[in-house]
Amino acid sequence: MGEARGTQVEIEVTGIAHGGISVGRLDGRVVFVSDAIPGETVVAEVTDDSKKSFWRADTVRVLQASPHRRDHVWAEASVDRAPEDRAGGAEFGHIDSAHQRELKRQVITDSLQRMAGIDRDVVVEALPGAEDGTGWRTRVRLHVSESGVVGPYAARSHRVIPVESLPLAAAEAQVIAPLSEQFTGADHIDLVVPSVGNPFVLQGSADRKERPKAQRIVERVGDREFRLDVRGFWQVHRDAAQTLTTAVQDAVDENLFDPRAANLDLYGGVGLLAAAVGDRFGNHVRITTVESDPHATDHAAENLAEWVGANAVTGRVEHYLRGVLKDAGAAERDRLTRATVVLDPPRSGAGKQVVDQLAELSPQQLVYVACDPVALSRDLALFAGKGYDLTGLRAFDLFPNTHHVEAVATLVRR
Ligand SMILES: C[S@@+](CC[C@H](N)C(=O)[O-])C[C@H]1O[C@@H](n2cnc3c(N)ncnc32)[C@H](O)[C@@H]1O
Repeated sequence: MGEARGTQVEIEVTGIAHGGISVGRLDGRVVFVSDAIPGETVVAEVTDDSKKSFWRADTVRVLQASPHRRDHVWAEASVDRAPEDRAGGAEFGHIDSAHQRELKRQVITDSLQRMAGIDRDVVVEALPGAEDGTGWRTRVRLHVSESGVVGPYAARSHRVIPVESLPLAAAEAQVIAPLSEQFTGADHIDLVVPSVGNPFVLQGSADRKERPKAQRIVERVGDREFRLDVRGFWQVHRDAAQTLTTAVQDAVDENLFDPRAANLDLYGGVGLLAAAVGDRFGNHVRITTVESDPHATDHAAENLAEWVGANAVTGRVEHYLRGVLKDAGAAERDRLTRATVVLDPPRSGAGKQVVDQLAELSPQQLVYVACDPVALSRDLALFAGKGYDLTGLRAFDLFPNTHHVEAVATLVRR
């Protein structure tokens, strides 16, 4: 180990791994190759040979191209550049859009199989918008180098890459992006394009004590408006909020839904998915949305204010559930066993503690919105062990030209 780093190897890549990296083998060893496509033969430069069982490498030349290869949608991320100068965040941009979705399908079905023993196929559905998957990001974070240059990080590094374009960004963000300006004192720049009103350029500081001023924006989803802080969480693709609203509404089995049960929207943000449930079943629905960010919960309370049965709680989900398990009386426990629980955790998933707590509460059905298929598969395996079957699964290409994919799973108590 240690001698191969920096050398170039010829390799045939045969599969796709979680994280959007292609996989090949060299002398029996697994090699994870960036910027390739399964089926291709490439010359790749070894970047990490510190492990015995696998290496990492970056494609530097394509010898035999996949029929799915296209010119990268972002010239500044193209394989024509030196790997360290390629802009990060568009690692599938050299693959035609339909094949990106096919690779994401493979990652989902493979992780369900390997981690949860579930054999289930899924279609990764495209969202409205440009066929080449550009122009969708309503939130963009750029970084500022020590010398004040603004740009994205390079793939797998914290090196700021100067760029002249941001093709994945919504057109409004492309117009306001300060790509040729110098910044001093800022650590990062956020571009925010709400669906209502003007876009924002926000400077961010690395100093956590410097709390930015709260600033309210409005996002519209169908006929509904959501208020939130300009720096608060909101779904990034311009059609994501609507897509997930409809997907969650469709994922709930109405025969198992009880409007008077103690329904939950966990990791609720500003109440988007609680509203989805309420808008499907009526404003007499009882639902509690739980979110750790107090600003988001304040907005959730306001966004759901017209709704008598809705309640917004600030707290970590695991703490909230612990409290419920400890304090709920028999009647409330009964309302929980009849409940529908929507959960939309961050990338790391709900995890064992929350799965155990939910299983103990024993709700009727769960709708799990997941942005990481591996974390989802791990949690589905845990839920299966607690008596929950996967009864529905859809997947959406919420992050075109990246390896990320969103899934919506329905789980029903046996
Ligand atoms: C993927 S977002 C989903 C938000 C919302 N469902 C939506 O679609 O707008 C996850 C949310 O969970 C919150 N969060 C992260 N960890 C949490 C935890 N342990 N307990 C409660 N909320 C958490 C984050 O602040 C974020 O708002």
